[in-house]
Amino acid sequence: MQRCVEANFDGLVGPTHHYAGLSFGNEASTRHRRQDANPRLAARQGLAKMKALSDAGFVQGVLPPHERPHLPYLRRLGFSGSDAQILAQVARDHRQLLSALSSASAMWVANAATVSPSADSADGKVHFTAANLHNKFHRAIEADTTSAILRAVFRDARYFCHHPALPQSALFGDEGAANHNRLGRYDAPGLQMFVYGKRGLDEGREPMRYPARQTLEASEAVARLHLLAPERCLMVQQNPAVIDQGVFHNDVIAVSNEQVLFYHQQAFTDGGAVRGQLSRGLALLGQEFIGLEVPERRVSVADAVGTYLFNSQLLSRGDGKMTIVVPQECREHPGVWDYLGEVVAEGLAIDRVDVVDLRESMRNGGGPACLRLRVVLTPREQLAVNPRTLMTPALFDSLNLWVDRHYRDRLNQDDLADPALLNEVRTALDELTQLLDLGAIYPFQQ
Ligand SMILES: N=C(N)NCCC[C@H](NC(=O)CCC(=O)O)C(=O)O
Repeated sequence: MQRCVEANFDGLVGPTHHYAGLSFGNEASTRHRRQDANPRLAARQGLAKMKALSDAGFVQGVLPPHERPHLPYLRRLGFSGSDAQILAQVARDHRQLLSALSSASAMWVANAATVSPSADSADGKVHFTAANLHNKFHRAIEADTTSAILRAVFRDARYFCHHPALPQSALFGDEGAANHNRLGRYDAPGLQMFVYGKRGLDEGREPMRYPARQTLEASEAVARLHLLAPERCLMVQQNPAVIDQGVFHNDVIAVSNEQVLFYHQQAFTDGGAVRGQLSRGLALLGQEFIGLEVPERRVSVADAVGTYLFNSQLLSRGDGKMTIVVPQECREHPGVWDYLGEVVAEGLAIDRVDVVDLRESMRNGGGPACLRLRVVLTPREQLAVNPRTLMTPALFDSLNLWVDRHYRDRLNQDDLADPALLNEVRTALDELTQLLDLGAIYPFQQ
C-alpha cells in the first residue's frame, strides 16, 4: 500500500569540489582552505549514502551539480576574451573570485530551497522557494539553476508550485531548508518551525563574531508564499551565541522528523518556549511532541560542531521507529558515541544508528543533512516526480561509472584555471542531463 513519505533528494557533488575557505563562520571551511580535495571520492561518498538509504527502503532522489566555473557570471563581471583567456586572467589576478565561481557548494541542497508539504498549504500543493543564499557570494549564484533543476524534477503544476528566490538583499537573507523544520505526521497538517539568526528591520539580539545568514523577514516571506496557516507556523530565533561558535545553520544544532525534535540545549534563544509551543501546537492537531534535548554537559556545542551530531538524518522506518544517520566523525568521538548509544538504548523514538563516511564534504562543513533536501509527498505526488531522478540500483551504477569517467581524483585552487577542466565539466553535465532526463537546465546548454 502506498503511503505519504518523506523523500530525500541528495545533491550530487560536482566535478570542481575543492577547499577554498569561502564560508566565514563555517569553521570547517576556513580550516581546510587550500588543501587538496578529491572530487571523485566526494561524489562516490555521496552516492554511497544515497544507495544505502535507497536499499534500506527510503525514497531517495538525486539532484545534479551546477555548471562551474561559471563563465557567464565572469563575463557579467566584465571579463572578456575566450573562455581560456578569462580563466587565466581571473586565476592570476582574482584567485578567490575564481574559487567562488567554481565552488561545488550547490551539493548542499539543504540550502537549495524551503519546501512545504501539500498538507500544510492552503492550495493543497507542495511549495518550493529557492533560497537566495545572500550571505555568501559563491552561494548566492546558485538560485537560478536551483530553480531550473527543481522545476525539472517536480514538473507537474497540478501538484508542485515553485517560487523564485527572495530579493537578493541582506534584509531577506534566506538559507532554505537548513533553517526550517516541519513537525508532525506526513499525512496530516503539521507545524512549520522557521529558525532565524537575526531580525533585519528591528533591533534585536544577534551574533557578534560570525554572520547570521537567515533573517526573520525572509522566513516570514517564505511562510506567506507557501500559503501556510499563521497559527501553525513558529518563528524561532537561533541562539546567537552558538552562531558565534560555528553553528552557521540551524541544521548544525537540531534535526526533526515527524513529531520528533532532536536538539541541543543551547540551540535556541529560549529552548523552553520552543518546546512548549511545539507541544501545544501538536496537541491541537491531536499529536504528541517528542522533544529530545541534548544537555551541554553531555555534548558541548564545540563537540556538536566538531562531530556534526545534529547534522544527521532522522528517518522513519515502516515499523514506527526511526534510524539516525550520522557522519563517522560521531563514531570517532567517544563522548558523542556513548551518548548516541544511550539515546538508542532508551529507544524513545530512535532505536538505530547508521554511520556514513562523508569526509570530503564534511571538510567543507557539509554533513549528511546538508546534502539532502526533504520533500514530504503523497502517493500521487510521488508518481508525479521525474522518475529518472529516483535512486535505483541501475541509476547508482550509471552514476558511479559517470563519475569515474569524468571526475578528477585531486583538485585544488591552482587547477581551476585549466580550460580542460571546464570542458570536462560541460561534457559531464551534458551527459548527466540526459541520464536524469532534465532537459537543458544549464546556461551552457541554452
Ligand atoms: N548546514 C548546511 N545545511 N549546509 C552546509 C553548507 C556548507 C557550505 N560550505 C561552503 O560553501 C564551503 C566552500 C569552501 O570553502 O570551499 C556553506 O558554508 O554554505
